[in-house]
Amino acid sequence: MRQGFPYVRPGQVIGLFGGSFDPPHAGHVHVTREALKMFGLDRIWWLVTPGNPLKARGPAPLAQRMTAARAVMRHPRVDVTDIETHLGTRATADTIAALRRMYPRVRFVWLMGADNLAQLHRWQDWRQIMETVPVGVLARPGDRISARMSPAARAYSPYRIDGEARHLLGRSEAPAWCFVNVPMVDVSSTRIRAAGGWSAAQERRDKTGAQHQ
Ligand SMILES: Nc1ncnc2c1ncn2[C@@H]1O[C@H](COP(=O)(O)OP(=O)(O)OP(=O)(O)O)[C@@H](O)[C@H]1O
Ligand SMILES: O=C(O)c1ccc[n+]([C@@H]2O[C@H](COP(=O)([O-])O)[C@@H](O)[C@H]2O)c1
Repeated sequence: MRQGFPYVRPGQVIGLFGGSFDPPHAGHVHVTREALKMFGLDRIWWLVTPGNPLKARGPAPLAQRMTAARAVMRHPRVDVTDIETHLGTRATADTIAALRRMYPRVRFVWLMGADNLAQLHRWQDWRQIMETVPVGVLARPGDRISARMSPAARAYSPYRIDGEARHLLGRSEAPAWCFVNVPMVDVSSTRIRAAGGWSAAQERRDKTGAQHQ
């Protein structure tokens, strides 16, 4: 396997959880654990992005975000990666296409919070994403209604999997998407940055480190 790419067995179902993680926080960890339980996934890869194509403000350096992400996300079935840097991709549609070429016998599922479903119609080739991989959406405070009413949700409403069948998502053929109302953790990177940013996040991790083990 190429350096920077996790080992994966043929037939496995991998959830892809892309993010800026600027900084990573308890909300990211929480939805990752919920997604592992809910969607019939074998593993989750965090994709720490070189930069969200829609965000004008550049994030903290990738190495800093990778180190912090590895510190908060400790789980035997989760890999924290900078795959997009190795692939040379930024747009999610390009990343997914490249991974499917690299791993033809692996199933990928795109994971995101409700705020990103609300914005999905602004992403490059967003319909291609919906047409190629199942998509798991996790509730986020304040974004449940806008996500459900969003252009992407409406366009793909016939392909929505009922919450009770969520464990089938990983083995479903696209288009297929599922919104799950997980218990919500009201944290965001924006708020952490506003409250002192990275040093404050590190301090909080030092204090609560035990709960993430
Ligand atoms: N508290 C949360 N609950 C559910 N999903 C979340 C939460 N925080 C982040 N996410 C999801 O995690 C992924 C990565 O998010 P990101 O790294 O942008 O964090 P963020 O807190 O949204 O950051 P920012 O405030 O800078 O936009 C996105 O799909 C986002 O929807
Ligand atoms: O492909 C796009 O056009 C696109 C637009 C906005 C966001 N994304 C991806 O969505 C993921 C979440 O981004 P963020 O900044 O909300 O953490 C991350 O993997 C981004 O690369 C992708």
